[in-house]
Amino acid sequence: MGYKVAVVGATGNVGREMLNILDERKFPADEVVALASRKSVGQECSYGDKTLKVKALDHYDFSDVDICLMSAGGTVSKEWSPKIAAQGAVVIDNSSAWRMDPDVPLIVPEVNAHALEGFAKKNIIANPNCSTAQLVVALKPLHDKAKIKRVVVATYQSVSGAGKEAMDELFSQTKSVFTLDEVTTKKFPKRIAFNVIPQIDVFMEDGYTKEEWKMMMETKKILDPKIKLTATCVRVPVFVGHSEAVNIEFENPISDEEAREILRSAPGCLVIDKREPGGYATPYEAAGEDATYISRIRTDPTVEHGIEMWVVSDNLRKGAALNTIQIAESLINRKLLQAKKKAA
Ligand SMILES: NC(=O)C1=CN([C@@H]2O[C@H](COP(=O)(O)OP(=O)(O)OC[C@H]3O[C@@H](n4cnc5c(N)ncnc54)[C@H](OP(=O)(O)O)[C@@H]3O)[C@@H](O)[C@H]2O)C=CC1
Ligand SMILES: N[C@@H](CC(=O)OP(=O)(O)O)C(=O)O
Repeated sequence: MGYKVAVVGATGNVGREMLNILDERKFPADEVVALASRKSVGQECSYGDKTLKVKALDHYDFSDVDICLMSAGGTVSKEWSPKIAAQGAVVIDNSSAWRMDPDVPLIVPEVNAHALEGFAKKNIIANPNCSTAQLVVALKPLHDKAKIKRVVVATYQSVSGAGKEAMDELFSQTKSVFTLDEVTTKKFPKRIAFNVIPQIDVFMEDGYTKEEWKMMMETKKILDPKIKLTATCVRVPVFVGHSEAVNIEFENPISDEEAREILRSAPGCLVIDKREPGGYATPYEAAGEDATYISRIRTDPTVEHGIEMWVVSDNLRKGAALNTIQIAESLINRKLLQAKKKAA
C-alpha cells in the first residue's frame, strides 16, 4: 500500500530537495503532488524521471492526501497546516511555526523518534531549525555517554538557508564585485559577497537573534531540557552547507578518543578527523550528502570535562528535506500512519 504525498513549497529550495529525496529513497508514494503559490501554477518540477505540474495550495483538496510535507514558510504554515491536518493528512512542517507547541512533536529521527507517538493531537509534526538538526545528531550520542551540561556554538550558515532569492543575491553580488558594478542588497541586512553577517533572523529583546534562540529552545525540546546552550549564528558566503564550531562541557569524563569512537558508530554521523591539512569536512564536501560530518574533535583543557568539535551538514537535506522525509519514514516504520489510515 502506497501513500499520497503533497509537497507544499515544491518550487522552493527545500521543496525541490524533498522531491529529489522522495525519489532517491524510493519513498512508498503512489502519487506525489507539487503545490506552491498561485504565481507558480503550471510550472514544472522534477520528481525522478517524472515531471509534475505545480498546483495552487489554496485550491487544493487534501481529503485523500496521507502526508503533507510543508515548506512554504511560517506564515503559510500557521494558516494552512491546521486546515490540511483537519482534512486528515499528517502535516510535517519545516517552518518554525509549530516547533514549540507542546502538542506538536519536534523530531530528529536519530535522536527522539519515540516522541512521534503524540502526533495525532494536532496531526502536525515539526522539523527543527537546520542548525539545530545537525547539532543534535552530533550531541545525542555524546550526551548518552557523559551527560552534557553546557554547549557553546558558533554557526557559519550558508545562504541557501534563507531561500532561493538569497542564493541569487550572493551570486549577483559576487558578479557585481568582479564587474565593478554597484552591489545591491535586498534579502540580507548587509552585503554577503566576500563578507560575513552576525545576524540570522530578527533580534530578540535580550540581544540574541531568533535563530540563536531557536537553537537553544529546540535543543532542549529534542534532547534534554537541562542542557544549557548559547549560540552565535553567522551567515557566510557559501551556497549550501552549514558549519558549526561546537564546545561541549560534560558532567562526566569523556576523552577525545572516546568521543571519536562513539561518533564513528552513531546514526547519521560521519567522522572525518585526520590531524593534517585537509583532514576535516567542509560545506563543499557535505553539499548533496546526507551525513552530519564531524571533524576536529579535541579535548578542551579549559574546563573539567570538555570537548571541542566541528560539525558540518547539508542544510537543505539533513537540515530540512531529508529530516522531513526521515520523519515520514519513521511514522511508517512505527506503523503510526497505517494505524491512522485504518482508523479513518
Ligand atoms: N528546517 C529548516 O531549518 C529549514 C526550514 N526551512 C523552511 O522552509 C521554508 C521554505 O524554504 P526555502 O525552500 O528555502 O524557501 P524558498 O524561498 O526557496 O521557497 C519558498 C516556497 O514556498 C512557496 N510559497 C510561498 N508562499 C506561498 C503561499 N502563499 N502559498 C503556497 N506556497 C507558497 C513558494 O512558492 P512560489 O515559488 O510559488 O512562491 C516556494 O515554493 C522556509 O520559509 C522555512 O520555513 C527552510 C530551510 C531550512
Ligand atoms: N534560518 C535558517 C533556515 C530556516 O528557514 O530556519 P527556520 O525554519 O528555523 O526559520 C537559515 O537561514 O539558515
